[in-house]
Amino acid sequence: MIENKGILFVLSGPSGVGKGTVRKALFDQATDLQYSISVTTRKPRNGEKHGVDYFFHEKDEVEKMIEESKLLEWAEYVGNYYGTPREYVEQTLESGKDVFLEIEVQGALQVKENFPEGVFIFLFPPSLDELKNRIVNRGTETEDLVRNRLLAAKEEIEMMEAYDYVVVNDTVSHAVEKINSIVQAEHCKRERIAEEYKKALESDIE
Ligand SMILES: Nc1ncnc2c1ncn2[C@@H]1O[C@H](COP(=O)(O)OP(=O)(O)OP(=O)(O)O)[C@@H](O)[C@H]1O
Ligand SMILES: Nc1nc2c(ncn2[C@@H]2O[C@H](COP(=O)(O)O)[C@@H](O)[C@H]2O)c(=O)[nH]1
Repeated sequence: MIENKGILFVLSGPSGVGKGTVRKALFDQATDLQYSISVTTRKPRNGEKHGVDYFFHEKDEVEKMIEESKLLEWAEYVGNYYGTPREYVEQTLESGKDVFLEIEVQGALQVKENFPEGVFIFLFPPSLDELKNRIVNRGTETEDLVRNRLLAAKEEIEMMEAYDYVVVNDTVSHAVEKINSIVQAEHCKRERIAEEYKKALESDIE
């Protein structure tokens, strides 16, 4: 039987590289991708809304979700929990729709263990200096948190080898264009596989 499941796309990369910015620009265009909203124990930043940017929860609530295996992956990142609701991802893929996750590196590696058929995209900064500028200029972190995020970034960049694609975020529009090309290419790849499978089945029948 040819499966018609959706494809799981995972966008990841170091803090401040522009994952959130690129993801929002991608979803501002017409897209067939379904964004999976994460849970977090981080407090909302100005303008962030529950159920839109994140599901904001208390620490004990997220710990319960972890215990009950309700998260497909989770990570403790710079003092807060972040995680992907399992049910939404599994049901959406099952219904044939593609799911898009925007998560940090530890979580992406966990997803890769459970969904090796997923498509893993690493967003890379034009330079480390530019990465620092982006975190500092965003103005959402204290000096200490900027330092922690930069330290985490160095370790995260070492994990780049585990990804299927690397996209340099020089300009947001370039990065979005490249991600759209990856999505199209992955669909073509699966259509080719399905076509070959169909041919093999037909030749069995003859
Ligand atoms: N291509 C770009 N050129 C210039 N600035 C950018 C670009 N992409 C993102 N930025 C800026 O860099 C800062 C960090 O971006 P963003 O918050 O999207 O990063 P992130 O990877 O999601 O970070 P975190 O992992 O910490 O959530 C923001 O101020 C954003 O406006
Ligand atoms: N492992 C996971 N990481 C996640 C998830 N949702 C978001 N993130 C990543 O956390 C950091 C920090 O995010 P911020 O909003 O506090 O700046 C960033 O790299 C996000 O991509 C998740 O569900 N799992």
